[in-house]
Amino acid sequence: MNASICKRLEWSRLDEARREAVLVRPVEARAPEVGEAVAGMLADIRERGAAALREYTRRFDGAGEDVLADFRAGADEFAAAADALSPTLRAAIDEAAVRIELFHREGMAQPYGVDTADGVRCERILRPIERVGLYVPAGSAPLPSTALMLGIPARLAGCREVVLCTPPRHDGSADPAVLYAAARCGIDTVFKLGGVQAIGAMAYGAGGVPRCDKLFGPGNGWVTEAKRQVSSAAGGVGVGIDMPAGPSEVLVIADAGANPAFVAADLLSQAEHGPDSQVLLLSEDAALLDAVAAGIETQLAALPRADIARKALQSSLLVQVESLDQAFEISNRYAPEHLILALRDARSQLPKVRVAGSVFLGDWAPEALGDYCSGTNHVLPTGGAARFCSGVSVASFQVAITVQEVSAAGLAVVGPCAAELAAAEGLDAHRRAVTLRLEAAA
Ligand SMILES: NC(=O)c1ccc[n+]([C@@H]2O[C@H](COP(=O)([O-])OP(=O)(O)OC[C@H]3O[C@@H](n4cnc5c(N)ncnc54)[C@H](O)[C@@H]3O)[C@@H](O)[C@H]2O)c1
Ligand SMILES: N[C@H](CO)Cc1c[nH]c[nH+]1
Ligand SMILES: [Zn+2]
Repeated sequence: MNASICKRLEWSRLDEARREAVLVRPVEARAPEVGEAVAGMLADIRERGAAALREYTRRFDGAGEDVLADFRAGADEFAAAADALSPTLRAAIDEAAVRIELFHREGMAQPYGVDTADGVRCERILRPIERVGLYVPAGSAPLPSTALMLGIPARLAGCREVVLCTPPRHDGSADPAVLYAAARCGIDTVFKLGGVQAIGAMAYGAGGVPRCDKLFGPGNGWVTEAKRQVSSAAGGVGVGIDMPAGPSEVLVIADAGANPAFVAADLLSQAEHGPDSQVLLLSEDAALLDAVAAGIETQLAALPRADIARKALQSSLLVQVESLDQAFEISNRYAPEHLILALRDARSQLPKVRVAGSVFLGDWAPEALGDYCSGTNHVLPTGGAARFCSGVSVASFQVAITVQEVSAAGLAVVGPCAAELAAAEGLDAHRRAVTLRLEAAA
């Protein structure tokens, strides 16, 4: 293969420091400079509101006030968007929506309750988050599928107000497929704002965008950093966020029987997202690694986004491992957003997966299916966040509230336990809140 594209490594030859270094995401390298720029922009949006949003929209999205008088997409723009799409694209969006809804509805959490003692009823009930803000990327490629991945669970959760932001095109319009997908989810509040502008507007309330309780959605390094910063506002709780869902990643574990063209296509499908994407292939089989490297070269030649993919491939890896167990060790350590098991009996290996955003079993489950229409959610943790975060689900749009109902008889059973613990903690008001009632009930 052309050595200038993916790096080729043998894991057993790397010392620990080198192993650590090769698994670093490309986006991490630029983190300090992006962090500083984002902080400045957010402060500016907070201070100057719509004027700052306008300035950044002109600078980063190329849409000035001459073409974007109002950030909000009007009813006429929604209507024109639906007309602008081919019937086959409308049908594909509708079809994907049905399967995404089916999967997400099936996984909805249920409220529950249990008597933890006679007369002590404990429950956990669910409520939708009131006002949620969805971000749908459109920097280099508008992603109507993301509108479905966020809009459908938001609607199933019953969120009262759903606001969606997406970058405008140069002519000041929103991507028609994004508008159609939003409308398909019952969303009519769409603002043509991208990047840090969108996140700042939804977090603080600016430019007519209402201040939201929780922000959702993927994006490039600027979007992800902006979400991180608004969620950790000094001196307050800031705004909630779903997770770090940054530049796309895929890790493939393939055996000698895997189809090299399929594997190359899967790696390229994530590399083409953006220059900060990262793709990894792990295999015991040197011949497979060679064949995939060659397949990448061949397929790249036919890709319209080859330049973007090439940049991502520069920080991507083809790794020869000593065993399948070693491949799973590396994968669990890397915590990939997507994990493809291109193995002969992939299902039997699933127990070895401890960490991943979404797993694709066998040769016939390309990652692109999860992106669009298998039914699972494509908004997934990146950058290793799969160690502690899950992809978007209906639960992401809900809060759980616990409830307890206690009778006098119930208090008599559990009250002495509370009084003892309160005394041990030296919190006498706590103890008395219990003992006063025990005495009154006696
Ligand atoms: N993890 C996931 O679940 C998931 C899902 C889908 C997409 N993605 C990722 O989303 C990303 C989409 O990226 P995109 O760029 O195409 O669209 P985007 O909408 O995320 O970003 C575009 C915005 O970036 C801002 N921007 C660009 N350059 C900037 C700069 N120098 N300074 C400040 N702001 C700047 C602009 O405001 C622009 O509107 C890709 O990285 C893709 O891999 C991730
Ligand atoms: N692969 C992306 C998540 O990392 C999602 C996506 C949307 N459209 C195409 N792909
Ligand atoms: Zn994708």
